[in-house]
Amino acid sequence: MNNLLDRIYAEPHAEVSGFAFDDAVARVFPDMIRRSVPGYTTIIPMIGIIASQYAQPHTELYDLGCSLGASTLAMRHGVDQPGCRIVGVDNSDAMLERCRKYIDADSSSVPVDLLLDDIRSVPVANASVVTLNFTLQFIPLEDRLALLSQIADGLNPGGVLILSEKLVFEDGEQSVLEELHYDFKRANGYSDLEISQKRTALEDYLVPETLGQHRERLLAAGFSRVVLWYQCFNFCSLLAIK
Ligand SMILES: Nc1ncnc2c1ncn2[C@@H]1O[C@H](C[S@+](CC[C@H]([NH3+])C(=O)[O-])CC(=O)[O-])[C@@H](O)[C@H]1O
Ligand SMILES: O=C(O)C(=O)Cc1ccccc1
Repeated sequence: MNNLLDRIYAEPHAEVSGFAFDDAVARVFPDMIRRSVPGYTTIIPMIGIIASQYAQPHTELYDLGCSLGASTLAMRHGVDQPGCRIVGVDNSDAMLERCRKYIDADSSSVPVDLLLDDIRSVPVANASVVTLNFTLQFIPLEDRLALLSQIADGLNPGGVLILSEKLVFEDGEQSVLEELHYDFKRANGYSDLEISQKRTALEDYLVPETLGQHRERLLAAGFSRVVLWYQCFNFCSLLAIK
């Protein structure tokens, strides 16, 4: 992984434009996500552990919104079943181009196909593990149920979706957990200006929901059980079992 520092919102912007997964973000992404998402550095290796338990022989594992391939690589090293293939999908050219380099430089022989595409139009079939690691939050609300239903339909019995998301909470809890998230960012070297400009840039693009909304929709999409396996402040990861 590269070690370029995220300074995207360090200087004052006359007007903060909307966040985009462009070249500037892709270049600093490992630093940005590690310093911005509490628990990210724990969640990635655990995706490897979960993939190793749930991968079924001769099936597909999907990483939807794969960015630079951190979860793809964790799954690639976790699976020890024969005949597995991993499909990584992202619609950012800047991300996928760099992802390809990381995958090519990695020594595992588990096949990986990378697709530059919208995750809403990629068919999921014969799947045992699907990962949406902080990606569903960027999909328009009205498209989320259809996407999750398509994933549930493409999973084999006993297959799982790993769904990691930023959450919102009811009144009292929201401000407590949001402040702790900002403290986490400050402790990682972000200034109040950086925190506030990025918050503006993400408004209307990263749309978080409550844990209850996620649970209900996953059940409506066809999953039989939803397990909260990780939470740190206002970020969580769920295991949805078909
Ligand atoms: N409709 C879409 N179709 C395809 N890709 C999309 C779409 N919308 C957004 N993306 C992609 O989803 C990714 C979200 S980042 C995932 C981190 C990664 N999972 C990780 O484990 O490191 C999370 C974050 O930055 O908070 C970006 O690469 C987008 O281009
Ligand atoms: O930075 C934030 O406030 C976030 O919610 C997480 C994030 C991390 C990387 C890109 C976009 C959002």
